[in-house]
Amino acid sequence: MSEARGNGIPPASLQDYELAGKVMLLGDSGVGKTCFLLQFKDGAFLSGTFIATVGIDFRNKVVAVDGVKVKLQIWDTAGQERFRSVTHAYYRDAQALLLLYDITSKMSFDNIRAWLTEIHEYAQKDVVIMLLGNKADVSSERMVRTEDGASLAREYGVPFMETSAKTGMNVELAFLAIARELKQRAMQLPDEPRFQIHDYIEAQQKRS
Ligand SMILES: Nc1nc2c(ncn2[C@@H]2O[C@H](COP(=O)(O)OP(=O)(O)OP(=O)(O)O)[C@@H](O)[C@H]2O)c(=O)[nH]1
Repeated sequence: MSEARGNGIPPASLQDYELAGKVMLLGDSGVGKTCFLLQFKDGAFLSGTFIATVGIDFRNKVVAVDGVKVKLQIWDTAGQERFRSVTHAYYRDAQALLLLYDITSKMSFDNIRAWLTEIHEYAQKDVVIMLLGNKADVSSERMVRTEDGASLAREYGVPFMETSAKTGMNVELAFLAIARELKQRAMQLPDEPRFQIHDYIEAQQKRS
């Protein structure tokens, strides 16, 4: 295919999406960010040895929202403290942040407040934030109650779900809710009721 422009970006007519948005995965090391992304992108789960992300990496996936193709560029960040200064530089460009903790790790949950402080410092004011309690499949090792996740999310006014990158529970829903919010922000019609991400998640969870 010949490029119409010299900058490597195909003209709009050749792009296979109508809207694009940047999403970042954040949270302590080991909470499951890489697995969460791979489950969404490839429908696969990497069990076994944990290989910590070094720096930052991204994957694209196009999803359809009411017939509109939304390209999500999803950035997987390293949770380890030593990479923080690298990842801070990427916050400003992000339209949405998925903030994960591990329901089997109280510490990863306790650190969520510090993550939210960092987000407020480095991200855009109107960034979409979602709190996710991952590894919900390992209920025998649960250290964080669902109510505690929900009440922290309420305190900060962000939507919340428990998820599993292993079984796929709520993984797609989290990204679809983000895509829907981004589409609504970009294409809201004047007389259309405002999309409520909290209500959407609640309704979809009830349905499933
Ligand atoms: N049971 C279960 N294990 C999970 C789940 N998600 C991730 N894991 C496991 O948790 C470990 C860490 O997962 P990663 O996805 O690499 O964690 P991360 O948050 O990307 O870690 P960093 O790259 O260091 O920030 C791996 O051994 C995974 O197999 C889940 O939903 N359920």
